[in-house]
Amino acid sequence: MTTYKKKPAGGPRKQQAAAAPTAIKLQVGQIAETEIKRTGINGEGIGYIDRQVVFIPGALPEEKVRVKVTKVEAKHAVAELQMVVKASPKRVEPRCPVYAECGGCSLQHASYDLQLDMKRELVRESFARYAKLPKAPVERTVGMSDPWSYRNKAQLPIVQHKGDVVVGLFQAGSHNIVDVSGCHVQHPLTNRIVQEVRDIARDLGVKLYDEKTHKGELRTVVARVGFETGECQLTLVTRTKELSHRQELVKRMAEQVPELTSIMQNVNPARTSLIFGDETFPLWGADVMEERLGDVQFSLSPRAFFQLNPEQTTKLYNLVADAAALTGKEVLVDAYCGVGTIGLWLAPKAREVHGMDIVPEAIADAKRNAEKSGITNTRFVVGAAEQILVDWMKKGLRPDVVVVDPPRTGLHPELLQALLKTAPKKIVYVSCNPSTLGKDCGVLGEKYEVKKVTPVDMFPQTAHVESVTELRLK
Ligand SMILES: C[S@@+](CC[C@H](N)C(=O)[O-])C[C@H]1O[C@@H](n2cnc3c(N)ncnc32)[C@H](O)[C@@H]1O
Repeated sequence: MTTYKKKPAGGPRKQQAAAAPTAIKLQVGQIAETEIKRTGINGEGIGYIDRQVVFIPGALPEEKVRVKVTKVEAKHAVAELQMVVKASPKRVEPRCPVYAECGGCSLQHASYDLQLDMKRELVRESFARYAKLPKAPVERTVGMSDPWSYRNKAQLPIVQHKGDVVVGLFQAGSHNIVDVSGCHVQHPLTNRIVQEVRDIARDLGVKLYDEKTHKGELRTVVARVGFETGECQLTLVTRTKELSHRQELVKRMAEQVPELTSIMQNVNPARTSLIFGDETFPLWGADVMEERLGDVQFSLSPRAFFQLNPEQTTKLYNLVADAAALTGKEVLVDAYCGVGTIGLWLAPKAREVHGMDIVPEAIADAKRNAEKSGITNTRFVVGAAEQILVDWMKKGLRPDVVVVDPPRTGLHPELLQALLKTAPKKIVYVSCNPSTLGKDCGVLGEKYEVKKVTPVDMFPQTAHVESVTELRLK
């Protein structure tokens, strides 16, 4: 028997809770044993107690567990894992010493092959439930050979805590800070930069920001590493433009971490949980960090969006390219294009690429990235996909292939209708949320056949599931 305590999640986020056949009779505090039947969208185990659906963070499929009910909702309950009575042979010891407290990862207790299977199963279930396609061709999840140290960016608050300087995260609903400066999913260099800033700030007595009083200066440390170029950028986010010991801090950082190529300061004077403010200026080295994905070049300013797992991003985009199967003659749309990465990846194989994103900075970056990489057959426009693409189509644009990569909420109903009306030969759907993917494919099923679905593990050790779906006009 194994005892195991993982902080219960606040409850399932847009869960696929099967409707309970009768009213919930469970009580908060109730202790029960159950077998885990499947996995919830946040990586929890799902069991049944008195025929009620119960989400249990930390429990794995096929395990028998003893739990304590912590929350009872209309159609489901949430329970805390108290003891694993019969453990899955795929249960492993979490690598991270602060796994239970941190909450950043939720699957470290599952072996990596089980994590990949669980993610495939989540995608399968979504297609069965929402698209009514129980036999959707869902491939094996594309994983990493080494599913650790994959994140190229760390952004962490730096705070005074119990008389010391700590870089970490506040545990949800408590004043405990969890030191995550040695995080196992971060690239070691981002960890080293963060630790050096902490040590030097401690040594120099830099004034640290205090959320409660809204006083102090240095608030967040952002470290980003270029996996391809080896360049490194440190951004010090401060409340005030002034930063005590700035010169010495910058000098020591440049000496201690010779890999650094850029040190920037961003000023965020607001009482907000957003990381960055509007003003950014250089302190040392270059203003931007250079990075490459394949042949595409990116100059990244501190606020620029860039995929966090470069190794898997390349695999993801290659899957999109395979699904699009371009010959050089196609008109391609990259909807929800961000900084244009997918469109730029595919541009050499298409006649023209039209992309749009709602964030103006992303579109400015997309245009700059195209220019830097010498790509001339793309146009990127600021605006909502459901307006711009619908408008383009009304004006006669007839794309051969439409790539969509929406946020978790999925495709806007108007966009879905416009796609059905214009009927491009192919739609490639990149999704970070299997539930909305399943629902949208259910709507598109009126005219499209799901040819292939490939889950890609962009965030190992977490329950996050990304996937590429090829839809072909029937
Ligand atoms: C999952 S990201 C995809 C980014 C990009 N394809 C990539 O691979 O880096 C979703 C993008 O959709 C954008 N977005 C959100 N709502 C939008 C909307 N209604 N219309 C267009 N873009 C939107 C966000 O700004 C974000 O860049």
